[in-house]
Amino acid sequence: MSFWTLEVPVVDLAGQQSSRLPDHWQASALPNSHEAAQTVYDENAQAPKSDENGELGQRIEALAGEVKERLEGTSVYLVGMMGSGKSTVGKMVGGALNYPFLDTDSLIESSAKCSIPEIFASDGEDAFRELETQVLQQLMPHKEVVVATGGGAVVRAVNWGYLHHGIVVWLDGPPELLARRAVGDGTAKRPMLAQGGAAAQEGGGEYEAMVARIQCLLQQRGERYAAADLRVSLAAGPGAAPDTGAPAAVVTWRLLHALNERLKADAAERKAASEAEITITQEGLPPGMRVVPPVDREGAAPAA
Ligand SMILES: Nc1ncnc2c1ncn2[C@@H]1O[C@H](COP(=O)(O)OP(=O)(O)OP(=O)(O)O)[C@@H](O)[C@H]1O
Ligand SMILES: O=C(O)C1=C[C@@H](O)[C@@H](O)[C@H](O)C1
Repeated sequence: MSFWTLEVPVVDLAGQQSSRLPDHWQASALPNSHEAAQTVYDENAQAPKSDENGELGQRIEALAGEVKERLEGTSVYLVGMMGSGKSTVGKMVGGALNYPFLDTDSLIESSAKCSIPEIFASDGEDAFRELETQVLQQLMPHKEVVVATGGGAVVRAVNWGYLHHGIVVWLDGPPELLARRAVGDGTAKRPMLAQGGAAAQEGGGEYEAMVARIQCLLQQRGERYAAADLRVSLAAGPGAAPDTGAPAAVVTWRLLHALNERLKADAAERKAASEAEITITQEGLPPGMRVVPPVDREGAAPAA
């Protein structure tokens, strides 16, 4: 439907608006943006498995301080299937970084003044995807925000141009876990899962039908999620049943840890690249090409 245009109510973030990101996070300079997302949860690392000692909050706070400094205001976008915890974990990450938390599904609903199932029912999935793209476009210039995106936001290529103005993190969990949560929450708010309910009514159990539906969506979207800059596992840990996941605070810690390691590695890579700068000389060029003196910041070529 072409009459939909959204005015996203994020004006209260005006103070954070910037047309400019740190140079090294300009979209074109983003490292590895098209490489497979990296697995960051190493079961042998010192990642906490629970908050048994009640220390996790302090560890998250300390880690968030480091991450925030390294981010230099760059926003964090969470992608992943429905039920992966983008809203739950996003709020915790936003709280830890002291970044406002935004949810594209909620922004669509408040701007369109109707619910997502209503948009799907009245105008169809394509109209919803168009609204999602508009919201992502309008969020793009905002720095210092944590954004939970809709589960299908990764599918449209155009959305990646917006997402990559921030760091994109994929919350990756097994279908069994996502299905367990979807069945627990009900599918009323998630039209893309409603077909699972239909299959259940035809004979199978609701949970089994949901696992199958989610597997099918993951098969279609897996590669798109893997285009994220980072992947954070939701797994509870070695030996745990696939329908159980790590507590939200643990996932928050993993995410911040992954971000920190990645930002450190990127900084080291940039440093090495700047130290290894090479100078092109006339001798190395084919006939017909010549070395032109660099232009200074004011646009004037320095005197020869
Ligand atoms: N780590 C967790 N441990 C236990 N329950 C969780 C965890 N993370 C999320 N949940 C629960 O799973 C359900 C889905 O979480 P949430 O709404 O945050 O996911 P989402 O990725 O934002 O989903 P959607 O895209 O469908 O809105 C909620 O009921 C939430 O309370
Ligand atoms: O996975 C999906 O396609 C969707 C996920 C939700 O977050 C909503 O964006 C909508 O229900 C579609």
